[in-house]
Amino acid sequence: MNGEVARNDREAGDDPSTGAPFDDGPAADGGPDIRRLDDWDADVLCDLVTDFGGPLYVLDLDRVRENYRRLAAAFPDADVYYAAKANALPRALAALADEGAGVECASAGEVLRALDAGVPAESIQYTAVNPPARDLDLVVDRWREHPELTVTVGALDTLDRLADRGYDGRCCLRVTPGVGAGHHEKVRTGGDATFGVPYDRALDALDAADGYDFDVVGVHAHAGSGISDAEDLAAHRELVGRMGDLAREAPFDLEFVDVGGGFGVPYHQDDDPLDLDAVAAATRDALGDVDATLRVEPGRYMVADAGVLLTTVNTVKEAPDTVVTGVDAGMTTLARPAMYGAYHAIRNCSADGRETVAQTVAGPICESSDTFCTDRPLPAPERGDTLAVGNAGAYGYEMASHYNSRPRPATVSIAAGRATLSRRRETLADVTRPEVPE
Ligand SMILES: Cc1ncc(COP(=O)(O)O)c(C=O)c1O
Ligand SMILES: N[C@@H](CCCC[NH3+])C(=O)O
Repeated sequence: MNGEVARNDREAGDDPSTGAPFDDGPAADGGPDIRRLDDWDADVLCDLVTDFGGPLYVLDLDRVRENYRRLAAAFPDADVYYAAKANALPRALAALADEGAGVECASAGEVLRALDAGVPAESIQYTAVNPPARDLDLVVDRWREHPELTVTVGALDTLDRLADRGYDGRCCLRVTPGVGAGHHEKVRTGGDATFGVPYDRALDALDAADGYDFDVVGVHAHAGSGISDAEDLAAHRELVGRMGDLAREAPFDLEFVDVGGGFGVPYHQDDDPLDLDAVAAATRDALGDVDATLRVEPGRYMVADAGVLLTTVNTVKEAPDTVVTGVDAGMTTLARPAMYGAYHAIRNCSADGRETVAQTVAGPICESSDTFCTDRPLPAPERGDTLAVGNAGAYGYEMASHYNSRPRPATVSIAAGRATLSRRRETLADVTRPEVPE
């Protein structure tokens, strides 16, 4: 069960024959507010699939840098921590660290990856949500080497479990702010008791943390992911206001007040980008006069529009009310449409001037939710066409799975006009490797 390597796959280190869709390097001022799917060079995207095989994730590291620069300029006195869960590709973590970002990690695995990518320990914050024992063991182990690490704790149990392991390092308290925001109910964490200590018990929890001899350095809350409309922004403001109040009432000085991430990006081609300056001004205003550094931890904003997913049409089928366009990527490659009904722009990079037909783009997974769109007008498909799926840089590869015994795709990263294989395509041997033979 091994050796299933796509015909054109290259090995790490091979030089691609194609150039990159963008080759100017990152704009010093952060460049345009949004990169749309139409801005990518269709011919180069087709060439990338020819060179590296498909499905293929492409991540433009120069654009990641631009997104950081724009965001950091909007929040000049804040610390910006990148939420690695959006895309933990080592080259992305290294590029962001090089720009000056810290990294917010959701697991011990992400902490290790951040350290391996050269992120300084003092710029790493581990947010422990019901942390498995193995995670705490690993993080405490690394903390002994790197005492500058910070652990964010969302339950008194976690304090206890850290203390049991001899941890007395930097600690931040996660609070459930009681307000949620985001693009889907499944990603609105702020109102959900799972993710922190209830707001009205936060002062007691700060005392408790202090009693353990931890170095309590901050408070943290996160409303949810995909803040984009007025309602979300109102929730964000409310959260920030509550966190400001908490910091002012805290029984001791805090180094920082972390108000989470969640800044949205437009997924529809004609949606407006977030007015980052307005969000930053509202954040400052709601926080008020607090003698602690503001911290934000965006994931999606940094990487979403820096990435596309490329997939190849393998089946074109006339159905009674639609055309089914079968492709080689599916919900195991990009889960967001199946999981949240999320909209992603799709472009046929091979079709020049073809008529438009309503079509359902569907993957190879045996689930009726395995569609990227339904009845969407797109150029008439032909077998072998390359389709690009936009905004795939955030929560794309990270949420990919092996369901239906599907190996995960390769990732090509782009920097300064050069496309490089950053993660090889998995083979079936990678899928079956952990299995124990009879
Ligand atoms: C604690 C925490 N911080 C940061 C983020 C990043 O969110 P986003 O990628 O929407 O900016 C998340 C995800 O929702 C999160 O749970
Ligand atoms: N996975 C979600 C974002 C959730 C972030 C984690 N709290 C998405 O794709 O939109």
